[in-house]
Amino acid sequence: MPHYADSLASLVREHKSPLVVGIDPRWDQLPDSLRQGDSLADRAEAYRRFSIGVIEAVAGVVPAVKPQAAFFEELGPAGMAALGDVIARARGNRLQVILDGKRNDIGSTAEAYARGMLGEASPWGADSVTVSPYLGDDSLAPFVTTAIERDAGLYVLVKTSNPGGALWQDKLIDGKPLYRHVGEHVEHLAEKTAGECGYGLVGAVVGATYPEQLSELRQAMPHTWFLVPGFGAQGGAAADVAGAFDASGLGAVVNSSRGVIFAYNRPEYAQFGQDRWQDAVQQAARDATAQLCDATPAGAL
Ligand SMILES: O=C(O)c1cc(=O)[nH]c(=O)n1[C@@H]1O[C@H](COP(=O)(O)O)[C@@H](O)[C@H]1O
Repeated sequence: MPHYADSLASLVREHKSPLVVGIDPRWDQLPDSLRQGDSLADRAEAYRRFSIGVIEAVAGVVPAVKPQAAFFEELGPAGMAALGDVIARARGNRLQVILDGKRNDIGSTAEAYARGMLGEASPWGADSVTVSPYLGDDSLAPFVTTAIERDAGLYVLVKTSNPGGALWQDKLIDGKPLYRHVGEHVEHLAEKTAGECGYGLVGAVVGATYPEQLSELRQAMPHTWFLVPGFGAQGGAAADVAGAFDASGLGAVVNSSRGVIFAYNRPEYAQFGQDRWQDAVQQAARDATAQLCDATPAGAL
């Protein structure tokens, strides 16, 4: 496989879009036409059809999608089967897949997570995964080893988008907030695994809801590709994520889930109606892309 960050950089350039569409299906917000029955199997089938509909709407428009495992796991085995189909369909449509599971555990168990989610024989086949750093460097090591073996990607939680994240992430340790310590470790791993584009296989999650810290981390972590959630439904605006990009418009992909996949429920896209929900999704992805491109240095993308 080509180096993860190099292929992400070339997809961002090709589509002129740093937008990641988050696939976070929620039963209550699905188009009525997909809500048939109510068993776990019915819901899983609806999530499968909805997610594939989203993929078909945004393929060729954005470089990547981020299925959120939580919504599929919630439905048990049928949900997991749907998640597998969604990942395969996304990859078949030349979309990079960030599998959002935020996993980790002690090193020996992390090895199983890393093999299962990212390894050569992974039944999921994602291009990258999200992981938590709080069990220490030995817990990240199996993911890093597996990512290097497969040229796959990792996004380590550094500064999350939620308000409660500050409780521990902003705690000062030796005069620096904890997220800066985590950021230094991630940057070290990123530098060691850098590809031709200058960015490493190991990336960082940094929320759009903390624009100052986002800019500060961009300066401090020059080899680290950022996954920036919190744009759209959580209140982050395009101006807030401007500091995430480097001078050539690379270095970050920005996620929007609800704001894009449920666009047909937003007043701005009411003209599409439920019947044309996929057109609303595509238009929302195009609009978010345009806003993000305006936030990159002039003419960069
Ligand atoms: O890792 C993530 O993607 C993530 C990290 C974070 O700090 N904040 C955050 O919102 N996320 C995820 O990004 C998505 C945001 O969804 P929306 O708020 O609907 O755009 C959800 O799947 C969250 O789980």
